[in-house]
Amino acid sequence: MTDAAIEVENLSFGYGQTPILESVNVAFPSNRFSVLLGRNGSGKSTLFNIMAGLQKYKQGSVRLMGKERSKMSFSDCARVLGFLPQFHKSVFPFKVKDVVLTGRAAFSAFTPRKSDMTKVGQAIEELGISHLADRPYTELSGGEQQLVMIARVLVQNPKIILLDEPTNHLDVYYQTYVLDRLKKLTENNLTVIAIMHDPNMAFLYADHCYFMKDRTVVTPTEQFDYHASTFLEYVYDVRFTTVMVNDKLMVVPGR
Ligand SMILES: Nc1ncnc2c1ncn2[C@@H]1O[C@H](COP(=O)(O)OP(=O)(O)OP(=O)(O)O)[C@@H](O)[C@H]1O
Repeated sequence: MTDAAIEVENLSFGYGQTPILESVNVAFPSNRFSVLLGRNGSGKSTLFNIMAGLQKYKQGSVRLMGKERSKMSFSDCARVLGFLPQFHKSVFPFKVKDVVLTGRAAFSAFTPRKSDMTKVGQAIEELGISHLADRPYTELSGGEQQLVMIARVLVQNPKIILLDEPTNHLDVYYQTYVLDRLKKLTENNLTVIAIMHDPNMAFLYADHCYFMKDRTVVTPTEQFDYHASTFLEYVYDVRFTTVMVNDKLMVVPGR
């Protein structure tokens, strides 16, 4: 029995003739908070879209909780995995609780049941946004909207959630708030995998960090961990200085 929630093996993928992923091998551990980092355009969203079933793959294998993803039906996939894509703006002024309820759509067709409403209540409470339940979604701040969309993923009751840049556009308060909540979710048998851009925030909150470079996922060698400036310089093509802050190693980019 595997302890990886998602296992990717020898995955290669391209848009048309342009290769984007080449021989990607990575295993995201169950019930942990993992973060995927890397430069813009390095293929992070593409890998997430493939893992979430939005993009078909022909070469390699992607297993969700041990099952080959390409052989899973849409509803099987939705039972296992919830996905928050990078762009998810709604223009309709639906109430927050109704927006969250749409996350149950894969399970209850058109008529929501009482159990669906209970799930909605639990998810918005878990994310600390019960007070927003009757507000129109379009009137919320970016940070509040982000929490609503995470609640919408949670009501699917997935075992794994993929979040493409969940802290994008958030101020430091909401970044730490969202990351705290995501980390707590892993205590309830949930695997959380997020794309992030800030290495320091990732180091502070993630159990595991993975990096995309040269069309594949790279992890540091045993000689130096991922905080090491040489490894980050290789990933980002920028010089880094490492500093200790309250016993935590942080990195400062610079020329
Ligand atoms: N639908 C598409 N068709 C063609 N090329 C695409 C498509 N989507 C992405 N690409 C290209 O694939 C490469 C990887 O894009 P991707 O969005 O996966 O990178 P990323 O690491 O998530 O980037 P960012 O950090 O900027 O969000 C980029 O060069 C991008 O232009």
